[in-house]
Amino acid sequence: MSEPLDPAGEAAAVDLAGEARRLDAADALAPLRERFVLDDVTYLDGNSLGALPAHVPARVDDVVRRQWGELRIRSWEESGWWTAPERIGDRIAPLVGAAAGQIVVGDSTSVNVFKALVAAVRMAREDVGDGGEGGGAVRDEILVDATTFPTDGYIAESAARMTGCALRAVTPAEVPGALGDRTAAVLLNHVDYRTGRLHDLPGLTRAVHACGAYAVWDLCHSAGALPVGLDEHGVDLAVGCTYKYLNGGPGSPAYLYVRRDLQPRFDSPLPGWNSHAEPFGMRSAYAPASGAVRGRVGTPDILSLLALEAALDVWDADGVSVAAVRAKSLALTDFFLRCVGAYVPAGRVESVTPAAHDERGSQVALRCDDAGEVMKRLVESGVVGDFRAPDVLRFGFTPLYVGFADVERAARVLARTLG
Ligand SMILES: Cc1ncc(COP(=O)(O)O)c(C=O)c1O
Ligand SMILES: Nc1c(O)cccc1C(=O)C[C@H](N)C(=O)O
Repeated sequence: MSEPLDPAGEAAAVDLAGEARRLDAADALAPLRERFVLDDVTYLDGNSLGALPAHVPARVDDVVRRQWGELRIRSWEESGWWTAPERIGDRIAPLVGAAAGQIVVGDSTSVNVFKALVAAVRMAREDVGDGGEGGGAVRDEILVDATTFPTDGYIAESAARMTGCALRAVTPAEVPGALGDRTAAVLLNHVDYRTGRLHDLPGLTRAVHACGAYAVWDLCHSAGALPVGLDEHGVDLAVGCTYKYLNGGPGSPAYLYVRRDLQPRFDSPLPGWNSHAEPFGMRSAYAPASGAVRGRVGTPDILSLLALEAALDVWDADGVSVAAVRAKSLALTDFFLRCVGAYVPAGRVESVTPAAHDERGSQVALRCDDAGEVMKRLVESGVVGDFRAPDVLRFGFTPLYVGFADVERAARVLARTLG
């Protein structure tokens, strides 16, 4: 058993627990929690795998038993399977500030990073007449976020090798100084997976454009948690996963955004039959479809795709908006930082998540000695966050189902675990 808090800590706990109850009572999003399958575990890992929306199993059951079991091949048309990648892309679009017709769902984030980055380099090359023949600069460099989730870095390295570009890893803050007339494309994360830092998507996109390059954003840790504004800020290409704040389920397919005016120039490095202008024409020559469909590759993963489609229904509930979710997310992370400050012995943890709201995503990352062991004990005590090497305790706050009492409890259990 863990040790109780000291007397001062107990007094603070009473106050903060009361405040948490008041905040939960006033929270317009609180009723949404009922729409998810949750137990008495305090689940702060929705930034790795979102919780299961309660209505999804019945929908998946219908897809399997009726659409597949009874309609079989007819379902490609009658159950809307064939057009699901674009249809579900249009459901995600408002959540990331995109008009319809620019997002296609399918494949993993890693695969979509590859498609987007290679396509971006190809467009940058086309702009200067394929290597300077048009009189412009040679576009032969890719910038990648040096703090990125590793898969983006691996893919960028391979994309650079394949396109004959040099790859330079720089922090997002260093990007403006690193841009030049050789830069073809820049791959950035909207929110840093480890620290939870929110990067300046509008400003960095403007800087990338000012040097004639293309911006590719990874939205894994922002979509469904905060406003993104893809159209408003003129983002060129973006990718993201759907199993975190969009609650699509383990391995649910990712998405690719291609800004409408760039779609005719989007030259996919993975041109499969699903992105062909006439997929059932069975032609040997490839001709790309128009629109977001160009981002498709092969047969979509229908079971996962339709589980995701069902999960997105949560966003149709009364009063749910990205703005409301963002406001609650900031209130949750603020409250967590306060509770940690009040309960946890001074110096035992250090927040690496920015305090400023415009620099914070929907998670709090605490640096701590023996973080791996601490997180193991927290999970055993019913508080689920995750450990990210080498020394970070990561807590994700999904406003659709996390409440203020969860936050207070997590900080209290953390303090006891750290003793
Ligand atoms: C920022 C970021 N990009 C990419 C990925 C990996 O995506 P996928 O496994 O869908 O390729 C993750 C998490 O898994 C991530 O956090
Ligand atoms: N995609 C994951 C998986 O298949 C297994 C375990 C974790 C994940 C994750 O999503 C990790 C996550 N992107 C992170 O930010 O660390």
